[in-house]
This record gives sequence, structure tokens and C-alpha cells, in this order.
Amino acid sequence: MSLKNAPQPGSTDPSIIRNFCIIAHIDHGKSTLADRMLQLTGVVDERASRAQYLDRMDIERERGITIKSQAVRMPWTVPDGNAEGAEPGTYVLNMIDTPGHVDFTYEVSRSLEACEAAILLVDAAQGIEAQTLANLYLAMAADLHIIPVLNKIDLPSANVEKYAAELAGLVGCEPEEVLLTSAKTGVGVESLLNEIVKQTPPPVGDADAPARALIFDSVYDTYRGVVTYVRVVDGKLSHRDRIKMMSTNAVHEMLEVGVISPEPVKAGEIGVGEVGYLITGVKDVRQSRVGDTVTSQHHGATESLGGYKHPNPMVYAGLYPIDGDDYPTLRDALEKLQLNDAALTYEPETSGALGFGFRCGFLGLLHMEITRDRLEREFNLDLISTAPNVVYEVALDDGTEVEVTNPSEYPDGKVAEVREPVVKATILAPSDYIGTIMELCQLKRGNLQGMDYLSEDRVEMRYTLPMGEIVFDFFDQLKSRTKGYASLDYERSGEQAADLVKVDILLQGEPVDAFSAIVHREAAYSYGVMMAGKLKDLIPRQQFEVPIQAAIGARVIARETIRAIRKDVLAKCYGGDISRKRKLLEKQKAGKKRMKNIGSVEVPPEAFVAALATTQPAEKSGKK
Ligand SMILES: Nc1nc2c(ncn2[C@@H]2O[C@H](COP(=O)(O)OP(=O)(O)OP(=O)(O)O)[C@@H](O)[C@H]2O)c(=O)[nH]1
Repeated sequence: MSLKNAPQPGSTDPSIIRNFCIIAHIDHGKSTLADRMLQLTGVVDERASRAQYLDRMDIERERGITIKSQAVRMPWTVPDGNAEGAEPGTYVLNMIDTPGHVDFTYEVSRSLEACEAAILLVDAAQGIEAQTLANLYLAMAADLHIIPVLNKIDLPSANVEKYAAELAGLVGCEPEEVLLTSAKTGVGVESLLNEIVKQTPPPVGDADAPARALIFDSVYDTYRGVVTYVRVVDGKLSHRDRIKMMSTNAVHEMLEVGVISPEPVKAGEIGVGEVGYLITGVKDVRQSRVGDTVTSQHHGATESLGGYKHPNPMVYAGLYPIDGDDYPTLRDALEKLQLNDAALTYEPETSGALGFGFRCGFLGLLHMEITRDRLEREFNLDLISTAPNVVYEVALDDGTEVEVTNPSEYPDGKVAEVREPVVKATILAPSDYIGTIMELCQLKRGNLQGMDYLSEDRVEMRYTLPMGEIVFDFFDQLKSRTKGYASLDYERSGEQAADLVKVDILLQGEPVDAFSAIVHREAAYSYGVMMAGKLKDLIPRQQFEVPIQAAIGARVIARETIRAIRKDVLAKCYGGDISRKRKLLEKQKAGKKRMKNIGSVEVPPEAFVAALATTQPAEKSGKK
């Protein structure tokens, strides 16, 4: 169908609108299916279609243009006599993209709020995974209609019967009701579009009420400022309105309203049930926050849609430039990133060992990895990041409470109680690995909350775990112990009191703040031994002997020694070539300039990088 004849934004009857999203575990084919739908609905023609149209962050960056397609409007005509029994006619489908990772659960929940149905996509060769479940629970909490779909049925290893039964059991339908697709070959995708029309409830809202729209994403664009994605619930938003953000009462001039199909298309207004974008000239995403309600300034709504939450960082780490001269660049870079990332926080910090840097707050490990990666790649910075830590609440003997986001701020002595954040974790794995997973969780101070068999040989285990144990190498260990078969998802779930201590690492009797860590008392010794051992290997020998100690307060719990030596760079230079000798000595001097001095001990930056690399990135699935 030609897009010109498609229903126009602003005057679309809500009864022909269908708002849906696709939820899936990483790699189960979400992007491929989305691309296929764009092609079939004629929004992107096959020739112009490049793989993964929705995933165009990189392309955008290269060309420095426009907008991330967070929500695409697709016209779809249901033919007469379709096998699905959907009412023939032309419909407007809005496909809303959801970020794929636990760090962004709140953003996911807002995107889901903007939909009426969710396609639960499962790989027919893999079955249900942890994120399938996590996303499904979020979708059920948002009251969405679930459409179960098995994808990749073209794969020789697909086991349609087994996984259709598993999926049906999970969703509570008959195995025959599970739809089958191959996003790759296109099989089943037309039927799926008809099913979406048939099964998704049309949006309901009051067209005559004051405007209310939910912000489900906001993105900073270099040229246009902040682009805010909204789903209109009541009334309409027009480009002539001045709009108000209900959480802050801030009023903004509206410059443009439109829909994405798949490029931005201006519209005069968008009405009940529609999904589109607003541009207001605001330059900072923090003024247009995900979860907030937009209304018009005049005769605006008095009650917001609810559910707005301020993003709170869960993980903190220090970021330091390896070259101290890069400090201003790092500051500017963080300022720029924050324009596009309402959840990123930072404040200046100084470390005795690393110099000037920033204490940054992140939603989780993946968020931290992404941010660091972008700083290094987009701003050409070499960074040292200190080991990430969670936020501890420390009650002192005198009744005061402090929040510790940096181990070096941990109060010495007089601590009455320390509370640490806890997560509820869901682990899915083949049942053969139950023993090894239990062992790992026990080691990480986990408590088993329950266990269910999803099928004969797959099990779901639910644990509560201290978040501080997960931010280290938990995910990596889980993967290696289960040969990659386990999947993990977790969400924050309150605090608990714990017996935690601060372990300091001392070089020649001087504490190195970058290596301090808050750990469970039982793990303190092994942390001390591990760190001292690592540093012994990483720090080059000096002209004098260097003791490395790990200590809790004044009590030393581990010790290593680096023996003295002077590296004679001239050793191989017999004969009398004075200029060559001078060159070598200068090279040595230049190398020394880059060293970080801890007291009189010279430590190469690489030693910090390697010593702090105890943490591993979390599952890299949230790139969208
Ligand atoms: N054989 C086959 N491969 C598929 C099918 N759908 C997707 N794939 C492949 O599976 C891989 C993952 O697909 P994506 O669409 O990137 O998966 P995704 O869920 O969007 O993954 P992320 O973007 O990483 O979250 C790609 O290599 C696809 O080509 C299918 O129906 N059949």
C-alpha cells in the first residue's frame, strides 16, 4: 500500500491503531523481525533496506543526523479472507522499541506502558532464556496482551514442538496458539502482522480531555536538541501548543510534532493512542525525562499518568585520564554525554594515586561499560576506571548515617551497622548445572528463594544476592561454570545489613586509595592476597625494596615484597656510542614521566588498568 494513502497522524481513529513492542532475549531475532516488518509494510523498500534499520546509532553518529527510531509507524492492510480472521481494512501499527538490558529496566517498563501488546519472541533452537522471563514479567505488570512467537523455525536445530510447549506453558495458552516465524526468510511474518491487528486491543483515551502523553524515550540530537518520544493517552498535542512537563512544571515552546515512518514526518498534531515525537528546543534530556507526563500549558491536565521515577545510580566508579592533561577533555566529554543520558551522574574527585578525575554514577555495569567505551572511542580518551562499587549505607555509633559511594570515604571505626543493596536474581540453565550454580551463589552470599522446572531439563532458579557480589565477576563465572548455557537477570530489591569491612592496599606503607575496596569480612583476606599478588607482578622493580600490604584498619592481612633492582638500560650498549646512550636514557626518562608516583614508588598506568580489571562487563545485550 502506498504510504500516501495511509491514515494521517492527528486524525487517526484510535480504533484502527495498534501499539505493540517486541520483547526477546538477546539474539533471538528482534531486530531482524522488526526489519522484516518494515519491509512488508512498505515503510522501507527492500532495496533501500539495510540490515537492522532500527539499530542505527552508529550510522547516525557517522552522518551526524536525526533521530533514533524508537517507534515506527507502519500502515498495514489486512486482506479479505485472511487466515487469521482479522477484520479486513487498513490499520496503523506503531512498533515501539525497548532497550534490552536489566540496567534499563525502568526505561523498558516505560516503553511497555506505551503499548497494548507485546510480541514475546523466542528462538526455536534455544527456548526461553532469563531475559525472556524478565521482559515477560514486565509486560505482564504493564497489563499487556502477550503474543507468543517462536522465531528461527528455518534453523535445522529448531525444536518447534518442544519450545512451543514451553512457551505456551509460560504464557498460559495452547501450543497451537504459538505463532511460528522465520524473520530471516520472512515465513509467518505476514500472518503475524494480521494477528497483531486481531489480538492487540486498540488504545482507549478521552479525545476531549486535556492532553496527557507519556514520555517513553528522549534522545539528544546535535542539530535539533532533544527529541522526545511520546504516546498520547488523552487529548491531542499540537505544534502550536506550549507544553508542560508535569514532574517539574517546566514549560517549553513546541517547535515540531511528528511521527517516525521510518524517517521523521512532521504532523500538525497527534491524538489519542498515537505515538510520535516532539521537539522543543530543549538541549538536555534531563529536562525531558523518561516516565514524565507531557500536557499542554493552557487547560492542561492536573493529574499526571503516574509511574514517574527519578533514575538513581546503582553503581559508582572513579574515571581518571591516564594522561593528566586530558582532564579538561574528560570533563567536557562527560558534560556532552549527560545531555543524552539522564541517568549518568558525575562529580570531580581526586585520588592520591590517580590524580584528578570524576566519581561517576551508573544504572548498572553495562551502563558503565557503555559510557566508558563511548568516552574512549568518541572522545579519544585513555581512562583508568577504579573497581565499581555499589552504594552502602553506614550507620555510625553516634546515630548519624552516611551514604558511601567511594571506598575511600568509608568512615574509619565507630561503625554501628553497614547496609548493602540486594538484588533478586533469576537464573535459567539446563538442570545439569544446578549444583555448580548453587555453589557459585553460595560463594557470593546468595539465598535460594525458589526453583522451578520450565521443562524436563531446564530450570529457573531464583536467588537474592548482594548487589556488590554481582558487580564483580559473577556473570562471567556463571557463564564459564555452565559452559555459556546459563542466563541471568536481576532487579534491585531493598537492602540488608552485612558484615562488611574496608580493605586498604599499601605500597611502602602508604595506602593507595584507588585499590581500596569494601568487601565482606570473610572475603577480605582473599581480596588482600589477590591484590597484593597482582601488584607484585605488575609493578616493576624499583631501586629499593617495596612492601605491598593489604590491611583492615591497622591490621595487616596480606603481604608481598617487590625486590630491589635498577634496570640498566645501557647494559646492552657496550662500545662508546654516546648519542645512542643518551637516546636510551632519555627514553627511560620519558617513560618515567608517565609513571604515577605513590610515595617514592613509581607505578606505570598499565599496572592500575590491569590491577583494577577484576571486573568483567555484564552481558552485552543492551546496546539499543
Ligand atoms: N536462521 C535464522 N536466523 C535468524 C532469524 N532471525 C534472526 N536471525 C539471526 O539471529 C541473529 C540475531 O538476530 P538479531 O535480529 O540481531 O537479534 P536481536 O534479538 O535483535 O539481538 P540484539 O540486537 O543483539 O538484542 C542474527 O545473526 C540474525 O541474522 C531467523 O528467523 N532465522
